[in-house]
Amino acid sequence: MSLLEVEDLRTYFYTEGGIVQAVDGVSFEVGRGETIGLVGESGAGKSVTVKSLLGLINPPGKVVDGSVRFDGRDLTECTERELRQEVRGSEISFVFQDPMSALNPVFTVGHQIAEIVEYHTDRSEKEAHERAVELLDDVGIPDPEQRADQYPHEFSGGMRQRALIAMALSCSPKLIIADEPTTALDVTIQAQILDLFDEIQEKYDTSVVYVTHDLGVVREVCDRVAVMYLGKVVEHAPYEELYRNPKHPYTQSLLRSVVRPDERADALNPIEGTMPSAIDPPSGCRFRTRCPVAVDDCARIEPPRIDVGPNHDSACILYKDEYGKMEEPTLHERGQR
Ligand SMILES: Nc1ncnc2c1ncn2[C@@H]1O[C@H](COP(=O)(O)OP(=O)(O)OP(=O)(O)O)[C@@H](O)[C@H]1O
Ligand code: NI
Repeated sequence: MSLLEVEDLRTYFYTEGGIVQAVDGVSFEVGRGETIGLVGESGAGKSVTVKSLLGLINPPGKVVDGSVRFDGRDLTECTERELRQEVRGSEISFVFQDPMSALNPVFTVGHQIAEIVEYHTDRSEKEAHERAVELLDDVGIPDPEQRADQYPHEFSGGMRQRALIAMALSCSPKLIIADEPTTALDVTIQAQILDLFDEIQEKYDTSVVYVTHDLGVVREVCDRVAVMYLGKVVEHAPYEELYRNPKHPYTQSLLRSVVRPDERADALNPIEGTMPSAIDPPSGCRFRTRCPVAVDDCARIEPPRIDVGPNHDSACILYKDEYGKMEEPTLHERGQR
């Protein structure tokens, strides 16, 4: 059984402008010790997905459907108190884009890590401090003993992100959710943090859900990737397979827009158009308004995720023969836009 099984998750925001279908039927699994990437453009619903897992959606937002099975329990059925005391920051920890907002400026970095260690284990204050130094060492912070006694503002951006990762590890979580943890960092530091995620995963055997808009980044860290578009998973595959053999037209466009070391910037081929609003998304396939190969049926049929290879599925009508059982659409089944 997988550590995390998300099934048909739906999270909507009930705004004055209408219902934002931010996450609309998302399913994925994360095995023990596995890293999976959630990838997609801005607004695809990546952050809302990971926040939904932990009950971090506030009004006017609401998880309206689906289940989140984590280590045998359904998190959507937990109370806020259970989530706070038994799940967040203990079984599952978060690493966000902006480490400054997660670190308290008035305490030393070592103190903040030691506090979490103390809370989650029966170590003494002194032992917790030693553990904090060890953790700082594990995440590649030089002179960890001296560094532990410094304040967050004395750390560089990259070091702060490392400290935050040490903090996330300090409770020995089964799962780390990282939402764009390297986006604010320059490219060299970004690469170092990605390497660090790789090391951590090996050393701690922690599962990771890694959120990013950058397919080049997931290449470094992820075993499997779920590509999201406008609230849905449009393609899912092991990374190598996705990279070599992308099936969904959206993934194909995304991959074309990845900067490769051998390419100059002017060779880039970004996806045309912008993502439509999640308030009144296109009928049928949500990508069809930007899809280079869309046909009439794409407006009528909401494509299911069709198996296109081992552990590889794609939600595109192109593969309906693989699906076999997909029913012929009737014209008035869905409104044509
Ligand atoms: N509090 C909110 N109220 C209304 N709509 C929201 C709210 N939070 C998110 N949304 C909407 O939900 C959709 C998904 O947003 P989300 O933040 O998950 O995107 P994302 O994939 O994480 O993008 P990014 O790469 O920019 O972080 C967007 O259309 C966004 O406008
Ligand atoms: Ni986001």
